[in-house]
Amino acid sequence: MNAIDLKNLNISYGDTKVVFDVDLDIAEGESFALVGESGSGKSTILRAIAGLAPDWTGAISVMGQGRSHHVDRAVSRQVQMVFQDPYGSLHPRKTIDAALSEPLAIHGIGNRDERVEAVLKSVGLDQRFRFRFPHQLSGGQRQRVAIARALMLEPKVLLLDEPTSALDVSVQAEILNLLKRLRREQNLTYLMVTHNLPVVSFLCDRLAVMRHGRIVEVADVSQLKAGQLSDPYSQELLAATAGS
Ligand SMILES: Nc1ncnc2c1ncn2[C@@H]1O[C@H](COP(=O)(O)OP(=O)(O)OP(=O)(O)O)[C@@H](O)[C@H]1O
Repeated sequence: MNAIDLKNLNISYGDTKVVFDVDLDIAEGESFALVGESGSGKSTILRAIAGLAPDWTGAISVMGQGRSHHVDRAVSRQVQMVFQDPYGSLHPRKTIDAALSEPLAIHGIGNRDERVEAVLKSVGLDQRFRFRFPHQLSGGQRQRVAIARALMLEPKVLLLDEPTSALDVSVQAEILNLLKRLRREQNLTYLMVTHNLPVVSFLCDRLAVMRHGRIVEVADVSQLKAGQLSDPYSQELLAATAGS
């Protein structure tokens, strides 16, 4: 079974179509990157899978279940999204405990104390952070909380939208190592958006290069590491990274 199956996916915002005819299969346990220029539709694909971009046609399946156009609790338990800016994605007046407990309350799941304690441990945060507020944490600690929140419902798939690009370089490495460990320990599937090709090499098995709302190439990370992407636009991206 594939963790994510996209068939002939087209996505619009109102009258503006931004994603065209995307087909993608991501295997269970795989880590897959979407790369490409700003505005090419990468985040929009993640949002549609998460149920946050309602205006789409085609088919979206997560762990073999087709997503409907409505709030879909069965699918949202399987797939959770982590955003670039943990400050924006955490409510400023809610404690970490409240932020982590909320998904459990919404889905009517008990054992909240135990689950909150376990998830804090799994993302490497001391229990003393539990009753603090987001502004009392560093950027890296906040991103650990955002990842913890995404893990509360024990999803199979994480959608990661530039999960480290708002962080200091030294902290980026810590979060990347955390994501690598969590994937291994919990057999998670990742679909991640990034501008950073070294991040793809570190964390991903395959990548799709997007341009103007379309996938221009799907490649193995070994091809990326060897500098052997075939589409001319992919080669431009490689050259831009090599020069930076
Ligand atoms: N809420 C929205 N309403 C209208 N248009 C939007 C909305 N969000 C994104 N867009 C447009 O959709 C297109 C794709 O945006 P998207 O954020 O998916 O691109 P991206 O490849 O993720 O870019 P970036 O790397 O900058 O995040 C862009 O032209 C963007 O301006």
